[in-house]
Amino acid sequence: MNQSKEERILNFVLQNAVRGDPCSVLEAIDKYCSQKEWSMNVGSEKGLILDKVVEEVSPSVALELGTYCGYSGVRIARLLKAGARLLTVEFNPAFAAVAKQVFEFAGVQDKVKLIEGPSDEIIPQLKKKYEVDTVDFVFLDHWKDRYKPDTILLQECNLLRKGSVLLADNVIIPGAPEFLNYVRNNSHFQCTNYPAHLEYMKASDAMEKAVFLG
Ligand SMILES: O=C(NC/C=C/[C@H]1OC[C@H](O)[C@@H]1O)c1cc([N+](=O)[O-])cc(O)c1O
Ligand SMILES: [Mg+2]
Repeated sequence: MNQSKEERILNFVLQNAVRGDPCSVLEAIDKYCSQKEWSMNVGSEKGLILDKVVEEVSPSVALELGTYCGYSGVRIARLLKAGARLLTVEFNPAFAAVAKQVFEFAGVQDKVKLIEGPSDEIIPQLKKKYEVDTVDFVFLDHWKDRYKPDTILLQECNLLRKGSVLLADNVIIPGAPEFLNYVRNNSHFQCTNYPAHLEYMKASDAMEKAVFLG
């Protein structure tokens, strides 16, 4: 049975990156996806924006919606302080299987809890099943039409605290208009837009930061 693109990405990492070196894993994925096969990793340009926000927030508990191959999960986990953790949610079992191996190869598996399932099922379980009080940082990179409902669900589940930071990928391409409308016209959020480009392409994209004001 021939390999999936995600398995080809994983194999390129295993053969070209250095075990235990998260930066080499990111470089290998970016090299493969810019030279061989495009894929929906956040990439290095938007990745630098992600890095800056994660460093600014210095989260104890970070949540990622949409793990895919684990590229942004490695990006986030490599910056976490001792004892901090990343919970990352992936609906597609095949993607989750690749991401698990990417996390292990990068050496960040002890900081990362990969949870398989739909975000609308997992979010209500975070407090009781995953021992979360509130989340300090959320990276939204899953189905774009889930950004708004999941932002509402996070509030309904009392998972946001004053100062919790949401960062959303792809608010131009593929776009998340309902989400942008919701957070930008909501007095409980303070929004900032970060223009960039679609990963590995020249097309314009952007990230949106939305700080929950409580
Ligand atoms: O659909 C995108 N992301 C949605 C991902 C969905 C993931 O979460 C659920 C599904 O199992 C998948 O793993 C996407 C699409 C493009 N794109 O250019 O088409 C660019 C991006 O950065 C993206 O995050
Ligand atoms: Mg994305």
